[in-house]
Amino acid sequence: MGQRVYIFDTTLRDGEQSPGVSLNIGEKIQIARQLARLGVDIIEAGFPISSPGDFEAVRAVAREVKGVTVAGLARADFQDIDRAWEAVRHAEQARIHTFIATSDIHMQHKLRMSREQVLEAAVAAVKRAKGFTGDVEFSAEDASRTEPAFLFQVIAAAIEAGATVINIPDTVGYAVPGEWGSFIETICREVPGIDRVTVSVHCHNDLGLAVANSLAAVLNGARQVEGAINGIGERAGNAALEEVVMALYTRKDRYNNLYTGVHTEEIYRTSRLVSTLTGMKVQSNKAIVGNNAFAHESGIHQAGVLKERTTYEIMNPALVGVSKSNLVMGKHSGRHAFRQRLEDMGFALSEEELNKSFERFKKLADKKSDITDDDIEAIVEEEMKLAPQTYSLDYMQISSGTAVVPTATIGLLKDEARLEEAACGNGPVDAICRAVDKITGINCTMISWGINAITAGKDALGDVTLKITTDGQRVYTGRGISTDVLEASAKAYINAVNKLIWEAEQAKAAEGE
Ligand SMILES: CC(=O)SCCNC(=O)CCNC(=O)[C@H](O)C(C)(C)COP(=O)(O)OP(=O)(O)OC[C@H]1O[C@@H](n2cnc3c(N)ncnc32)[C@H](O)[C@@H]1OP(=O)(O)O
Ligand SMILES: CC(C)C(=O)C(=O)O
Ligand SMILES: [Mg+2]
Repeated sequence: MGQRVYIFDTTLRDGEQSPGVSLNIGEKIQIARQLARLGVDIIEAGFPISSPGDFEAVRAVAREVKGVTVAGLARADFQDIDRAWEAVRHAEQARIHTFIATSDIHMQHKLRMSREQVLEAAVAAVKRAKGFTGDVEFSAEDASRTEPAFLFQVIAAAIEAGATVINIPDTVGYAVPGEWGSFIETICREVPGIDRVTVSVHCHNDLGLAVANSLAAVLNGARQVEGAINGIGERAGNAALEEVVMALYTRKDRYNNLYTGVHTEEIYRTSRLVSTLTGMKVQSNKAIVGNNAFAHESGIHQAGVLKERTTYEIMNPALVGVSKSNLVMGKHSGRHAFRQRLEDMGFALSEEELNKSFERFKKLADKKSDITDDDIEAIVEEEMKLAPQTYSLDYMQISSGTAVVPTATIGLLKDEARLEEAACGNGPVDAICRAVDKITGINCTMISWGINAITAGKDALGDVTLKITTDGQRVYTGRGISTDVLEASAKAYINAVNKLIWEAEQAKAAEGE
């Protein structure tokens, strides 16, 4: 069995530093509860000195969220540290996380402090925090750009002053994996007292390397990884914790059987919650939690996954809380996936029907990027001739505008006879439906109406899908396609009515048998 890597979640602190994100107390508690369910070891709930609201939020998380260490951030400043302690003191396990920058750039330009002053401030801060709690984390901000000898000196002094966790941040995401790994290895080997503390890393993603750097660090002795759900955080963000956790899990062979306490099945739910409450969308191709992370659109991949999931999936989606792989029907899909989707939808097609439907599906997919089950249903129904077209649209004339009552005159064909009616309505679509109802003698209620553009541009093909009912129980879906939205609506309505008539006839025939 390998060793444990502790997961320090800073979604509520560094994650909240993402431009445009501000979480209120209730939202922080909601996320913190889910993080505890996820099984992270430490929740950095905020930066208590930063505002009264954040102080209250950290305090509320510390009081209410159990089974996890709650940390508050503080500069190397007594007021900050005292405030952080006030906020976290009621936690089951409270940590003060204090930091100061150690790189020449930061010391000279930002802090305007000498090395001696920084060293002194770091030691004083750790001692102050240690007076409140045994669990003190010290971070040397901008460690990756710090002169190593000075960094080692500050770390050793912080340990001597009582720090229990030493965090080495790549604050500006400057490090690259090989270099970062050996930097951490040197720290773990050379700094006096380092074997008495937990070594942590906190990597930023400015070069897209935050996760790779975090993993390089754990291979070289780090035993705490800091990061945020969905990789949110300052600028390009922090290491995405779900990626770190799943990399350690999936490639334990490469990571010396290191393990975390995370309940991976809670990952997806946590990601959704964070995305919803922060308003930061997760990109579709994001590893582990993106919409496409377990989706397959190309036929060769779909056929492979249908035969054996592991052909194209290195993780079982259920492991991260995604119910199952998603075979997306589109231009690149093949017959295997098409057949499977039809079976899932309850259709049993002959080989010939399947081939014909597949051809039509491919033609539609060339025009439409997002093929829905409604599209597939429409194709199959037409191919299988499930519902004969009792009525079809012959012509329509609509009068509509801001100052006239919408009126529709409709001509339908039934057994070569032309049937005509006119009706007024609340809008032109309503007028069309009423005119059709007059002809068919069936009064339908429209439950929903929606339109998708199949093609782009002003002359886009509109694809109307609507649902009707007569008894509030049985619902019939109709589809119609036209460059004219009203014509597409009329066709869709007539299509749904034809299905209703067909089903009634079938029922009657069954009764007579
Ligand atoms: C790498 C990181 O993510 S660090 C965390 C960054 N997060 C944040 O800054 C979010 C919360 N911050 C805030 O709300 C505010 O910046 C506050 C309340 C902390 C401070 O606000 P202000 O007092 O108005 O100071 P301001 O933010 O303008 O400047 C920061 C000051 O802290 C000093 N400082 C920065 N880091 C440290 C540190 N670790 N220890 C001591 N002093 C520090 C700066 O030198 C500067 O001091 P100066 O006023 O003497 O120039
Ligand atoms: C406060 C520290 C750990 C930080 O966020 C950073 O250096 O990026
Ligand atoms: Mg940071």
